Amino acid sequence: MKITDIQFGMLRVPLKTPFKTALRTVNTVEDIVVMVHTDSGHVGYGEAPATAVITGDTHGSIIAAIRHYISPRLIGQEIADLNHITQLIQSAMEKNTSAKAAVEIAIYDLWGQLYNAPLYKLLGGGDPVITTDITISVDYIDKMVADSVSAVERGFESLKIKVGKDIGVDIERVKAIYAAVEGRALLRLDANQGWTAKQAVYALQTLEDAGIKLELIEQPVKARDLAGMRYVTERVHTPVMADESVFGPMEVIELIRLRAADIINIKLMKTGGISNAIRIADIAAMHGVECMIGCMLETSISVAAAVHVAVAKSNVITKIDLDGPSLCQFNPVDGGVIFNESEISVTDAPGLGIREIRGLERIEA
Ligand SMILES: C[C@H](N)C(=O)N[C@@H](CCC(=O)O)C(=O)O
Ligand SMILES: [Mg+2]
Repeated sequence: MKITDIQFGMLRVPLKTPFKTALRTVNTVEDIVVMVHTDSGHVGYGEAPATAVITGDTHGSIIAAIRHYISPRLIGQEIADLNHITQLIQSAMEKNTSAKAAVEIAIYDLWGQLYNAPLYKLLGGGDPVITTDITISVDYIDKMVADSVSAVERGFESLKIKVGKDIGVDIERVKAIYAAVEGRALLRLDANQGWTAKQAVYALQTLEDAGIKLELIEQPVKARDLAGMRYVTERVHTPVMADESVFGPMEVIELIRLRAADIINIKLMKTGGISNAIRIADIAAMHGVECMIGCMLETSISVAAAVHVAVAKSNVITKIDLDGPSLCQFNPVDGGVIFNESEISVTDAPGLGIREIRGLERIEA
């Protein structure tokens, strides 16, 4: 099975409700879909969101990176030579992790199709059902409380509460949600870099002193402020998770060496795809550090790949934030992974199992 062509499409899926974080507000998922074609007639699918505020990637940069740097290296390559291909993708250029991820996902999809096996089985196998949290966007307190209660009623047992806008209101947001859900769901906070280290310690100690038990706090301070991450980690009981602070394996090694966080959030769009996600999971496991697997605003194409990784690496990926498809108004994918509110299941279809993507706008070469 040899690679013959790489094509692009644009996928637009409106969100059920605006997605609001300390960094941005989004109403519609607008992602680049990558289709890798082979001489055997098989197609592998990948997807990349333009999360410029986190990865630096835009729609234009994703297409240009693949078209001019990655694609020329891959045409003619044998899918069976997986490690060689992932090495070609990762070394094609610096950064551009979302572009690399989209192509790697499509290659792994084809690798599964080549051996007629679902990806998670080729990655080591595992329990085919996982459970995700759901994001509660940062908003007025009453709206966040209503969204949280509604999520609990839909069966979500873990809520990812976005904070990081205003420290005083953030504390009130969390207190109000904690009281409203009455122990029916775990609360994870994500400040998306919105606090200073001192503010984070103040907010978390205030909540801890009020008897509020949080599952974790994600990325309290600026991405590059590893000293700040460590400052918070050393001073609060709530486990601290690094998200924007760590992209690839080298950053994870440094974070662990500095003891700057307790947990690592792996995202395919930060790692540049599946190969580095697996490396990070293995490094973390060796150091006894737990991981979450998360997503950006992605549909069930690239999130399917993250699900297969999560299933196969459940020894170390103990927390799941793969709610992208649940936030979308509809699922554009026929086949693939099954997303049913908090419950996500892989099937035994080869690769990612994607048969068709509806509503894809073709981007001409
Ligand atoms: C969608 C997911 N639950 C999430 O919150 N992901 C990111 C933010 C993604 C974005 O801004 O597109 C995170 O910070 O964890
Ligand atoms: Mg985050």
